[in-house]
Amino acid sequence: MEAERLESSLWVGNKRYRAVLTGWHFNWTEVDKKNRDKKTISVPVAEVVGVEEGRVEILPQKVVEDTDKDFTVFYVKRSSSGGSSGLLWRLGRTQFSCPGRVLRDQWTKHLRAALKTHSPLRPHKLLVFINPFGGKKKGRAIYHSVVAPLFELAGISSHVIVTERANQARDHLLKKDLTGFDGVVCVGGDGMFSEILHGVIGRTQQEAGLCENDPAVALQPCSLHIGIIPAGSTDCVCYATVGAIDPLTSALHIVIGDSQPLDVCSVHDAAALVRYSVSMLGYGFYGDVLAESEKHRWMGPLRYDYSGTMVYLSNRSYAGVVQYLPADPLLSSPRDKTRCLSGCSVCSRSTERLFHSFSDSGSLYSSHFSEFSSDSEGDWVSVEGRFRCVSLTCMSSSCPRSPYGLSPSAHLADGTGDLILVWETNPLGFLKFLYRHTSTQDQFDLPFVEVHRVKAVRFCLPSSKEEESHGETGGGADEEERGYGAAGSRAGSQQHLADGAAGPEKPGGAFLCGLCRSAAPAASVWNCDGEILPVTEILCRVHGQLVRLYARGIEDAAALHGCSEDCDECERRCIFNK
Ligand SMILES: Nc1ncnc2c1ncn2[C@@H]1O[C@H](COP(=O)(O)OP(=O)(O)OP(=O)(O)O)[C@@H](O)[C@H]1O
Ligand SMILES: CCCCCCCCCCCCC/C=C/[C@@H](O)[C@H](CO)NC(=O)CCCCC
Ligand SMILES: [Ca+2]
Repeated sequence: MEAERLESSLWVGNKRYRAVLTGWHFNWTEVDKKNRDKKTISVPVAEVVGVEEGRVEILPQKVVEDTDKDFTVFYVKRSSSGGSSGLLWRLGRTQFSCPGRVLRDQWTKHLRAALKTHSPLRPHKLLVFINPFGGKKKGRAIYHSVVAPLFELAGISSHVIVTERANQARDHLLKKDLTGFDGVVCVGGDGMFSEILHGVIGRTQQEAGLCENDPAVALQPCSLHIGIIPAGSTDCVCYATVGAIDPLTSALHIVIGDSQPLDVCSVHDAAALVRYSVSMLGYGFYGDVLAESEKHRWMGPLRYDYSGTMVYLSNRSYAGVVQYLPADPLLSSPRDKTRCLSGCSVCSRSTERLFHSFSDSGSLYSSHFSEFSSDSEGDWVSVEGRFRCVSLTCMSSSCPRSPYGLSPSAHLADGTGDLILVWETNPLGFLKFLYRHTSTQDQFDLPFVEVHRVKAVRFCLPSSKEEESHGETGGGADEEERGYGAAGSRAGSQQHLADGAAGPEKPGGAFLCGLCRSAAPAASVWNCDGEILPVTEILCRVHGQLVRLYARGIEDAAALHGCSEDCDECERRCIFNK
């Protein structure tokens, strides 16, 4: 490491600086009597994007002035995005001048060597999939104007495929030769990410000879990293893992080889794997919103607002039996008011726990999930009743619409998910629940809401006999507490907001809605990361840290500074380059 140390005078413009490369950091301090408190700009070597000979600019266009004495350093520079989200990353650039070519070459050589040593996960070769139709259809333009120049600067070679059909990226990952690729980048939204997720997990299990259909099998963690360049109409996974929806920020995380493990939930029916989910698995309200929104795709992203309103007004609740396997309550809780931020200690401790059997048995995970054996049946908790929604999320699922997300204290990589049960309640109560997602108010602090940190969940419909009796008495929590009067104003699966009365019952347990004149079904559908599942009765298991993203979780601006933003002491040492 000492071999990388280099120290000399350098000029930036007409000012002289003392520059030091220590291995981990590259610092430069102005040599000037006026700079009494020795303000230093310090860039971690891991955040240096590239080093070029001459005076170079790459964004918005590449401009090179080839000189003998100059070199240009590109690095990550942070700027606040405000609010609860993380920091935006920008491309910092400083042009240094040396007295001669020998020193200039020494600096470029040392900096490049330091980069190799201190950023072992930087990608060299990437497979890029662009969905040209995602979001505002700007995927191609975003890639070529923002991402490709950065990849070139960082010496990354990329193989770019602009997709021509849905599932092309997934099929490519499942079948084609992937030799030499360090990671896969998707340019698109959550749907495109889900394709890549399925391709990468499926390919890894194929190569490991593991059966994805068996929920008890410990899946092989994936070595290919996934990068997300947000270019969709919903970019929830990007927002929740980076803290911003910003192509440049995401591209910089990819280039410097950041690595964020992510929990993945496998969803099975009685026979096989149905899908994987990282964000939201939602039955009832969220399932209905998605199903309704599919009919209004032409509205674009606005279709969720429209469908959300329609589904809210239809005021439906659904009968179900939910069983869950609680996670260890001593490790963390969905109500502990913490947030999973970059360098999260709960996730770090989970890494040791999840991979502990490595040293004992030589395999990464224990080969079987013992909790699915009949001996562990007693560990499962079972609840039954009518729900406005049942949701399972492996992470916070924060997004611009809900900056703290479905479960603000959920963790990206702790091997658990949060199960949110919203019991049937009055319309105002449910509105309060929804509204709290948009602010810092606790959406779980309501009598008709429960949240549990879990390792696995099962959902089934009640047998028709059970449903009949529960239709009259309700299950789970106390009726009055949850917002319905003891007199039983609740009436079946759908009650119209305007008149408070259910429509005439239809055969098969459905009701006719007075407002929209459509039949409300007895069962809802599952929304799995924005896709409707073809089955209702499911078993879900959380696989801790199954994939890795080129991300680092949400950075906490306050923690980076170590104190308030105007603090001089902090500014001197800080890695927050203004
Ligand atoms: N060339 C293509 N033609 C049609 N569909 C595609 C193509 N490439 C990818 N897809 C599919 O388009 C879906 C939506 O893409 P994506 O998530 O990128 O955009 P989005 O605008 O956020 O999506 P959504 O419409 O779900 O909000 C994905 O499920 C993906 O499988
Ligand atoms: C009165 C104010 C009401 C405001 C209500 C706000 C509630 C928002 C909660 C945020 C939930 C985000 C969950 C993430 C879901 C994604 O995996 C998925 C794929 O992109 N998106 C949808 O299913 C799209 C459908 C999302 C349905 C909301
Ligand atoms: Ca988790």
